[in-house]
Amino acid sequence: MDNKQLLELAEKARENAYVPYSKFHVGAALVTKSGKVYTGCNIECASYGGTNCAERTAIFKAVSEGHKDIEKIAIASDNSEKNEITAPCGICRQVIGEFGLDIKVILGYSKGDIKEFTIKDLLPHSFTGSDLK
Ligand SMILES: O=c1ccn([C@H]2C[C@H](O)[C@@H](CO)O2)c(=O)[nH]1
Ligand SMILES: [Zn+2]
Repeated sequence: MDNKQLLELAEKARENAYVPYSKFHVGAALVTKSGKVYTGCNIECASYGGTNCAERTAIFKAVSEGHKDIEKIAIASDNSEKNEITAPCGICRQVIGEFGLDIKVILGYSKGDIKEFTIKDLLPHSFTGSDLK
């Protein structure tokens, strides 16, 4: 699974976004080290704090099926067609980092520019489980 293919899956997942409040559609797609693919969209709630981002939807689907060996995650939004990146929010950065600081984060547009970061790049000096030991 290359970065362009993973972004295409994120762009497709975005179509399922449930966004009556923000109207901002986001999709995410991840692949595990063993090649399993999970997608997610953002799901909003009238009690706004109940909203779940696309990235966390995909991660929670993967982990809840026993696949936490995430290799990379791609993110697409309504801004993708404008060739603009949508970077994960702080909560999602922390959740991505929970499963490995070397996880790659793929941002951009499948028909445009594609950028690759590690979650360590996006969340430097992070608080981790080892701080609790
Ligand atoms: O990386 C992001 C940024 C925002 N959102 C969602 C949350 C909310 O539904 C909407 C506006 O913030 O976009 C995501 O899903 N992922
Ligand atoms: Zn988020």
